[in-house]
Amino acid sequence: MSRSTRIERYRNIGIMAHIDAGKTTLTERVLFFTGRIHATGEVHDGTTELDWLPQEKKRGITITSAATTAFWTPTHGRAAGTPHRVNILDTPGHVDFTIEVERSLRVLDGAVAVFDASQGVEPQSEAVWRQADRYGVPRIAFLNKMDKVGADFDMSVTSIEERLGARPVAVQLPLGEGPEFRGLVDLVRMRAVLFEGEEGRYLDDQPVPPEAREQAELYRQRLIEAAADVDAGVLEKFVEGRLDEVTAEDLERALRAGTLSRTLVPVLCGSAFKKKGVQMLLDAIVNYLPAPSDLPSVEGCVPGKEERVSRPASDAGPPAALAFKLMNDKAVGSIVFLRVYSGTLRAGTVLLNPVTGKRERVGRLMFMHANRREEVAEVYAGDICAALGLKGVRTGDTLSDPEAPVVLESLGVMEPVVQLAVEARSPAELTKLEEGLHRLAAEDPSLRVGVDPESGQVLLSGMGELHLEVVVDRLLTEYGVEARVGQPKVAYRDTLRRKVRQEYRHVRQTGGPGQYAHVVLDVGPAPRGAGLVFVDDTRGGSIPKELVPAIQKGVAGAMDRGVRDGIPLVDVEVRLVDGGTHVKDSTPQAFSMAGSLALQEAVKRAGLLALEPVMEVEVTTPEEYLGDVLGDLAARRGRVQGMEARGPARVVSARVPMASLFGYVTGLRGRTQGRAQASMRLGAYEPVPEALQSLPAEARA
Ligand SMILES: Nc1nc2c(ncn2[C@@H]2O[C@H](COP(=O)(O)OP(=O)(O)OP(=O)(O)O)[C@@H](O)[C@H]2O)c(=O)[nH]1
Repeated sequence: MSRSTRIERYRNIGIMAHIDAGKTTLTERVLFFTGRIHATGEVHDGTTELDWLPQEKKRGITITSAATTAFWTPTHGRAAGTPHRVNILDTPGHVDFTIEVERSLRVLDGAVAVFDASQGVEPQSEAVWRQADRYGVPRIAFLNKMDKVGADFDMSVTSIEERLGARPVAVQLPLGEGPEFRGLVDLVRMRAVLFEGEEGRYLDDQPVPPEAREQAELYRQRLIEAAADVDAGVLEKFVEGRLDEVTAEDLERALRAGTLSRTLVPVLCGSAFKKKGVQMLLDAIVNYLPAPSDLPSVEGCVPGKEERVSRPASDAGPPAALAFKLMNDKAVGSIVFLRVYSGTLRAGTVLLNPVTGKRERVGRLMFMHANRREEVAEVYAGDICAALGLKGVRTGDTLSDPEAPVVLESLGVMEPVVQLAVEARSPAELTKLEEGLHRLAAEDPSLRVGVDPESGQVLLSGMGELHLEVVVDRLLTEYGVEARVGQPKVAYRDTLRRKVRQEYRHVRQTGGPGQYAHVVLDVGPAPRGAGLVFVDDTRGGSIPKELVPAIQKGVAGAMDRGVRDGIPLVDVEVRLVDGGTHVKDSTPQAFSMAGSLALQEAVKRAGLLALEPVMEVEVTTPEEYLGDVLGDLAARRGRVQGMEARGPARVVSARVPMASLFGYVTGLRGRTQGRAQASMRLGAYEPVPEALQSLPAEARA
């Protein structure tokens, strides 16, 4: 067997956008035009094909990212006439689901950034854009909703430049804006496309209408200038003033190179809703975004070694795939979405999960199309597929050849800021709860599950109120758990106020073998975000090196359990300065215990400093509500960091403690008739104000 589509003809792309920019509608249209679904569902009916979970239907927002395979044969450009395989990863727009965005960005090769052309760049699109920057994802921009009253192409292009610091290059120009939107000028070919009706029909290759010529010339000039910056051939013609000789092939070559190197962002426009401009966008996806083989080989570590290895995007090498998403399906059980980076994966083969050390047999392999699943025997480098039968795989794990193990870089660590307690109503329900949580946590690495040491209740921690709300909703509906659910609370942390020297001697003599460990630790605060900094400063072998890791383990365990109300202790520096051993009773267990108890003693003298998550909040509001928004932020201990005008709206950025943000987004919408919007993400953990420090956690808000 061999692959049906060459890897150069793959495009693994994501569609990223601010909530409501039209990502779901656009994805639907893309699937419609790629011939995979025949009737497009409207989002508000709750019938879209990509939104899978009942919660998503209920909320009308996209929470999980599904991978869908489609095919497109471009009409124009270097790839004209050649079928391409386009795998689409849907990404959510809500900041509480950052992990979903990150996991898609991790596995996709290029993205379409969708903007509402009447709004330009909105706060949340900025957040997603920065994430894509971090992952080095090449992008093209689609200005959607060109049919909407107030749609403004120029303003939107400028906002990409000003707010995102990117270099947008218009490759199209709209003919008419808002209700007048009737076609496009293709600036690469200097030909017009005229839309006919709202079913996606159009007249291609038309002369540029006289009234649009002047503006089209101006934009084409800018396009050539941008192309000259990245392509020597275009530069030569440009400096010699031979602009007429710049061909469509020249521009396309330059645009592709500029997109891949992330120096330019080609900008297209259209209306997903009215099915306008979608086919041209598909052409641009194929012509400008990279194939897996255009990108550097993926890198990973050899487990247990320092060594880094790369895995080229070829079918021949040892297989390596990343599990980027888990889903639970009533009919088939757990579905693991895989991005194959290298090699060929066959159904029935056994692979190693080097993260857990377990071997996993790949059951069935499938491609997910919009409306059906296609079972296959093999998948190849560059594929995005779904696998059944993988039992112990969690999101972010690698599957690799047991003979050539590799751990691909996983998803970034997400810090939870909110937690809530869940209590099963009966022992039978507890089993269901545990089972449900086990699955949900395997799916979602940003969800943490723990136990409150005092009450014994299950504690869930997550990225925000909405995140936990969705988790709880899924527990209750999907897993049918009957449970009492507490109010969401802030996930506090503790650190130390000052440095102290702590000596601790752990001695047990109880008949059998004794325990003896003696440690002297300097314990104090470490820089924010450092976690545990552990340094062995002993001289002259007072503690044998092989016992040092046990001390560190004891300290780390005590920090995780916390010393006050089960709140974890963070950012602590521990220097092991001295200690001693006993001839036969100095075991690692004894030293681990000494480390743990020494830390607990040290904390009593060093004093605790409570830390709280402080969020970066961005509020976009009409001018008339500005005073109200500012007053309200001040009442919530918010510190305004900046304010700017975006068209008629005002954008306020502020740092606000999570403790006073519960219900904020809903309240804001209510008070402003839905006209003001807010987005938030974790800024940093900062000390709780002194006046609140000594209060128990529940009383601080
Ligand atoms: N006028 C106009 N409205 C559109 C267009 N595309 C989408 N919409 C509407 O905008 C709203 C949001 O569209 P969605 O596709 O749900 O947006 P989304 O970005 O996927 O939103 P989430 O899934 O919630 O993140 C819906 O009411 C759509 O009907 C468009 O091209 N023109």
